[in-house]
Amino acid sequence: MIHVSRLRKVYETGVVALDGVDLDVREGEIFGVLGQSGAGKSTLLRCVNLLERPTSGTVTVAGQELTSLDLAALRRARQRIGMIHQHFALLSSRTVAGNVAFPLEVAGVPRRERATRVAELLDVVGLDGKASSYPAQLSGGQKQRVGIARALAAHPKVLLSDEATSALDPGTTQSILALLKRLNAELGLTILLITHEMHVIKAVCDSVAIMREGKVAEAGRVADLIATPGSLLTREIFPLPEPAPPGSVTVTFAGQAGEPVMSSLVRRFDVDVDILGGSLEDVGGVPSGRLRIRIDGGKRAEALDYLRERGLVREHGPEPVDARQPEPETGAETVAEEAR
Ligand SMILES: Nc1ncnc2c1ncn2[C@@H]1O[C@H](COP(=O)(O)OP(=O)(O)OP(=O)(O)O)[C@@H](O)[C@H]1O
Repeated sequence: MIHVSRLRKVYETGVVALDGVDLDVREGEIFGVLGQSGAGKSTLLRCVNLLERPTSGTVTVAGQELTSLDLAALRRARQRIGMIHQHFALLSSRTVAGNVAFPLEVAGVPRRERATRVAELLDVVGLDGKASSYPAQLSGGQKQRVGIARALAAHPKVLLSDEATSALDPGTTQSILALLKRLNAELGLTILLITHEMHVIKAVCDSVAIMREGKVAEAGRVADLIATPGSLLTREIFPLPEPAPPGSVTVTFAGQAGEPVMSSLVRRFDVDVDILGGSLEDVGGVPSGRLRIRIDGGKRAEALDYLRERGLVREHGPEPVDARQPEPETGAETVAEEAR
């Protein structure tokens, strides 16, 4: 639905905000762009609907290459791309209904049709009864609902979200994220959102790109990245002290919760399992996490093979020089194998 290729943006000041960004957002998914302040997230989002003109590279939305369109064609194409903002960007002199109707007026939709559509939209976002209120009379969450209704007015296929929940309290954030998820499911809306908050990615995103210094450092489906050893996403979602202590093993779970893996390990291989640290959470409804353990004694090598066979990806800290390890060469080979 959105294809960004080799996008570069160099501002007049000489700042390279985007340095060769490639991005593919599938139809109907919620795609999150995560990054710290200054990573280039806002620039990327504004380049996707060409509010910002990229220095080079291409942007294609719903099969139409926006970077090759003239201004009139671009305006038409933009009507199919909704956008919501961190600070809502509502017109304070207009009522809720007036704000939602605004893009329809610009598009020349007749008054009666506008009124019907506005009522529909306010119902969808849970704001019926607020049509005559002014933005100043609304809470932050209600203002963002108006922003969402306005963004959906022209039946867009794509919604861009610029830190839409950053100015909201945790409870309101959850309700807005739930609304976005519902719109995604019910309308098949493709959503590209930028955020610096990991919990937003965990709550709603199917895919993610992690940006650093104008580049995509890592991208993919959240479920796949969680199951990838050493992925940036896994390390950020499930932080553990780094570097891993010598001889430790880090086990990554993605959906295997409920299986008695650790007790099986102890019973079957007669090993001691010492838990050094861990982080377990619900990611997109899937219980996932990382557990750092030390395995000693018994059939340690077989125990490690067992974890591998169960699809529990693990990373090793350096093997200890340990009197309890009768075959240090074997341990060294294991580390080398893992490093490869
Ligand atoms: N209009 C502009 N003119 C010059 N430099 C800019 C402009 N907008 C952004 N930048 C610079 O481009 C880089 C990327 O900024 P951008 O706002 O895209 O990052 P961000 O990841 O969205 O950060 P934040 O979360 O703080 O908004 C920064 O170094 C910023 O100072």
